[in-house]
Amino acid sequence: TQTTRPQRMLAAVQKNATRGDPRSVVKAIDQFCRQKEWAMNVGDEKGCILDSVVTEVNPETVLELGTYCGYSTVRIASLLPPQAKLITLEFNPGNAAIARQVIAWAGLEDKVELVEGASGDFIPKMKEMFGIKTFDLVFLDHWKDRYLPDTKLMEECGLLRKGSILLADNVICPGTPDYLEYIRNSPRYKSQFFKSHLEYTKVEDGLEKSIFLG
Ligand SMILES: O=C(NCCCCCn1ccc2cnccc21)c1cc(-c2ccc(F)cc2)cc(O)c1O
Ligand SMILES: [Mg+2]
Repeated sequence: TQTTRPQRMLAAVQKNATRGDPRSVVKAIDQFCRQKEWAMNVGDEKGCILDSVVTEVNPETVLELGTYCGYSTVRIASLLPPQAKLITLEFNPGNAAIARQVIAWAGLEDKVELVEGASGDFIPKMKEMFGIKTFDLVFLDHWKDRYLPDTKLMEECGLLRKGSILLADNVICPGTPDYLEYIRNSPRYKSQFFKSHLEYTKVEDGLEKSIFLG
């Protein structure tokens, strides 16, 4: 029976990457997506911007909305300090199953808590489920029409503190117009756009980095 693209991506990781070596996992996925099949990982160009933001913030607590196959999860987790925690949320059980194996291949399972479900349901439960007070960094990479409602939900649930950083993928392609409008005009955020390209293509895209001012 026919395999799925995430399954073929995992096979490429297990074939070409070294167990316990996150960089080789990232490289294997990027090679697969460039040479074999496009997939919606943040990719290497935007991934370098993601890496620089993670390194700059040096977060203790990270929330990733949209795990997919775990590519950005591995990039982020590989840069975290020892006791830091990354909680990543994935809606699609098939993708979550693949992501768990990609994260394990990279040897990062101790830093990552993968949760299956919808952001609207889980964001209000984060504190009680994981004993998280606030997130130092949130990477938004899930349904593009959920970026705005979920940002408002995180504000309401007190999950953001003065200085928390939101980093949003795909603000140009596929685009998140209502989120950009809100975050760029709100006095409670200071935003910066990082121009880039849609993963593995020449199509314009970018990341929006926003600091919550409290
Ligand atoms: O759709 C994208 N990502 C979201 C996938 C579904 C997320 C589901 N999900 C996960 C957690 C979660 C929690 N709560 C609710 C829902 C949740 C995406 C698409 C493109 C893209 C595609 C085609 C094209 F022609 C151009 C661009 C590129 C990207 O980089 C993307 O990220
Ligand atoms: Mg994306």
